[in-house]
Amino acid sequence: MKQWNIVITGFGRVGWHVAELIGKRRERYLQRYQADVRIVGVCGSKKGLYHQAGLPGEQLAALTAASGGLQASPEASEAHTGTAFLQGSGADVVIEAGPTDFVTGGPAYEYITTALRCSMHVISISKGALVFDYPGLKRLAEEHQVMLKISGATAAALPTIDLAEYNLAGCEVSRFVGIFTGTTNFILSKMYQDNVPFEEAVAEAKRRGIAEPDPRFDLEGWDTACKLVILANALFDAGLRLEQIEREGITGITVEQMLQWREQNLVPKLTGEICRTAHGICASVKPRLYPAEHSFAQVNGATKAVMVETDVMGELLVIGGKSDPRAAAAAACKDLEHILMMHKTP
Ligand SMILES: NC(=O)C1=CN([C@@H]2O[C@H](COP(=O)(O)OP(=O)(O)OC[C@H]3O[C@@H](n4cnc5c(N)ncnc54)[C@H](OP(=O)(O)O)[C@@H]3O)[C@@H](O)[C@H]2O)C=CC1
Ligand SMILES: N[C@@H](CC=O)C(=O)O
Repeated sequence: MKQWNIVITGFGRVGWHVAELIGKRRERYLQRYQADVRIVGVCGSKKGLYHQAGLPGEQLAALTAASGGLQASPEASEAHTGTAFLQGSGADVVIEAGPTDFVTGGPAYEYITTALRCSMHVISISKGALVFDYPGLKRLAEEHQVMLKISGATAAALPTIDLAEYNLAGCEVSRFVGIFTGTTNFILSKMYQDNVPFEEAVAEAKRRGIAEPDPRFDLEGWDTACKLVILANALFDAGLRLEQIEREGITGITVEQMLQWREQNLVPKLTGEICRTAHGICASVKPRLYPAEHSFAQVNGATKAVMVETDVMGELLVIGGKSDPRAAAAAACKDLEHILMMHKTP
């Protein structure tokens, strides 16, 4: 029986749910993969908790946002955060759930590079470091013979990367189009269906914990654009940069426009698209209008969708994978399971 030590960097809404789900699934991991999975460390920007033998589930469960989280925990220590801590933590898997900084990669980039250099597997839920340098991180993972898993950062509960890499393995994918941001879909649905004003719908998305800490990241199309960059670079080796994506968000759409579109039987959706052409990759994010009978027009609330065009398996459409912190945590746990599966001793 192998002991698998997990460290979670960034212990906010999603990180907390990762701990909750791993705690609930301990028995499953033992039975299925003969893996004794323990969370040995969790860290925030200033403090963290660490226990070599594994942190008790009740202690982690108590670190809710309402209780002040890690910052307010009397047991948390400044020694248990940062890259030096990670290096000495003995982690086998690092789950990165900190803030997304797509300009510099942010602390996530430091955590991920440190972890990979220490031959720790990495599951990244945050997008920043992957947008900043996915090819470099992938190379580092290969050099150190560990896995870099990214479901949480590529629309989480909606399968995108796994769909292409596993289910469509061997196919040529020529187009990837989808509703990749739950927040914007939630806001557009509220405005279209319930005449809710833009600001009110944004506030509700924030309350539900799906909007990014700065909601402009979702509203201006950055979130979708980041997901497209990561997918294009991971799946197609595209060398795509964020600034190459044509991007328009949903800020400025009014309830009056909604009324007009409703009369025309058209439904607005913020969609992202990656196309592979003979001239290279093109990618865009913008609000597009769909006839009411189109599949995308029927995807409402924080639910997402992806349509993939392939050479020999035709067109596939997946609808679901609502954006939600717990569902994002579940996507990271799926990645963890794939790692355990790959390393199961016969
Ligand atoms: N919410 C969602 O539904 C989804 C979110 N994501 C991504 O997951 C990530 C986390 O999201 P979410 O949990 O909602 O965000 P939160 O803001 O709730 O959590 C992020 C946590 O990161 C911590 N943090 C900040 N800086 C550092 C640092 N240097 N080292 C360690 N921890 C740090 C913060 O703690 P502190 O108090 O110490 O600053 C905070 O608690 C984001 O990148 C987001 O884009 C992906 C899919 C869905
Ligand atoms: N803000 C995102 C959540 C993380 O990817 C969304 O709304 O889908």
